Amino acid sequence: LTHTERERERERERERERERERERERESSCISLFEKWPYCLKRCSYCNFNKYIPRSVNHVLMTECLQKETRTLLQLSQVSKITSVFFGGGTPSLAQPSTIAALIGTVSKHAQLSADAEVTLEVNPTPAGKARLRDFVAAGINRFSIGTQSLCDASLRVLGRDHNALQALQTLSEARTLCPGRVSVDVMFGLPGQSVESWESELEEVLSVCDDHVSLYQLTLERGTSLFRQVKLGELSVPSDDITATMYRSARKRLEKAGFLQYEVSNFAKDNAVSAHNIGYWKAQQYIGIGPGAHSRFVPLALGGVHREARTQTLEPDVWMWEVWHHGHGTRRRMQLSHLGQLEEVLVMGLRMTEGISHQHWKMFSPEANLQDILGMCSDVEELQKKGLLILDERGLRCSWDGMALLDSILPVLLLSLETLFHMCRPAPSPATVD
Ligand SMILES: C[S@@+](CC[C@H](N)C(=O)[O-])C[C@H]1O[C@@H](n2cnc3c(N)ncnc32)[C@H](O)[C@@H]1O
Ligand code: SF4
Repeated sequence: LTHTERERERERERERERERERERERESSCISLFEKWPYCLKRCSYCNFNKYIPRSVNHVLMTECLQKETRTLLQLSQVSKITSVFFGGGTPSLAQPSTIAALIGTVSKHAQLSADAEVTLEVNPTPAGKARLRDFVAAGINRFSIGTQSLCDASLRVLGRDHNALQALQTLSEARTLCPGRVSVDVMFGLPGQSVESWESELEEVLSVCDDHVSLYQLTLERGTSLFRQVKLGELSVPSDDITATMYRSARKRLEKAGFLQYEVSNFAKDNAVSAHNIGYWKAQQYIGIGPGAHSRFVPLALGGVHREARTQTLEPDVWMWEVWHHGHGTRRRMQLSHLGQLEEVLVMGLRMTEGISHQHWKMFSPEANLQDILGMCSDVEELQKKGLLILDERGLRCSWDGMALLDSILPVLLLSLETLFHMCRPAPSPATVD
């Protein structure tokens, strides 16, 4: 091909990509919203989230800034309908119920928030947050996610939590009374000192008190946390990989037996009490993240944008508030997602769900190359299918029961195959930083 022909081909490709973006975003004029409260009472030993332990909190100023940034980003996205709102942290149950009410009011004023939209509050079962669950419901919360973590006091102490098992049980019971069928519990396994037997009996207790949703997280030792240091120094030890794999397998079986359907690597629901908000992430739908360090994926239509952007807000709350006050938002980083980047997200997030990625869903993001075109030729993918870990059939692509436990080792194979085919077929436009 001559230089001019190659240029023309590239321009045609760019136009096809723009059209694909427009089409997809037209189809999803809905968006979910994440509101971040960045403060905590104390630092848990395993946590590497962006959170701050302040001497005091200016609730009025923080509320005004969260409202202001919500208005700005909603206007920027020009989205008409909000499908779910999630108040996460940090510890959002330390926010005042009036803050939550004000934010829900702002959202309703600037977009359509239907009466049945899922509005979740993450709750730490600390005495400080407990008494106000009723007030949060009055503010507009209709789902609680309780950071129980463990029902063993010794484990809670190792994790540096500021609540005990009894307080967790009381919070859970109160939440279930207020929002029956809409309460989730977070529980961690693979903790220091935990055996398969102690985990199994703890899970039995969780099952006897929980509502219709359970999130199970295997402990990750995060660099920079005090738990990481304690384990490296040999002061504490965590169960081996084989033991944690057994814990995960046994928990999945036990939950299934109790009527919970696993719908994602870490998430289980009874009576279809799935988290609509999180499903939005796994289905690569658009979302807006408000507050210090929050992340977003949306098309800034008001700026004439046609491509989805990945945005991150400024991390430090005081700096973020200054920016919001002066500029209306604290967006620190904007990156236009490349087509390949977008497909990688669809693959990585979609395979977390037990239903996997349907052909129809994939087509929305990749009309020109289907899953078979992309993965069907790769011998490593074939090998995964032969081993019974991965399924690619008329429904789409998904992990088998065994494959779900090995997702972290399956994904690199799939990503490599996607990348190889993508580069073989087209010149990849490089992602552009927008500011
Ligand atoms: C966004 S965090 C919730 C934060 C909330 N402030 C709390 O402490 O409950 C959601 C869940 O992720 C899990 N999690 C956090 N850090 C983790 C880690 N290092 N390893 C495994 N799970 C973790 C916990 O179960 C936590 O409840
Ligand atoms: S309460 Fe949650 S966000 Fe805060 S330090 Fe503990 S785990 Fe991290």
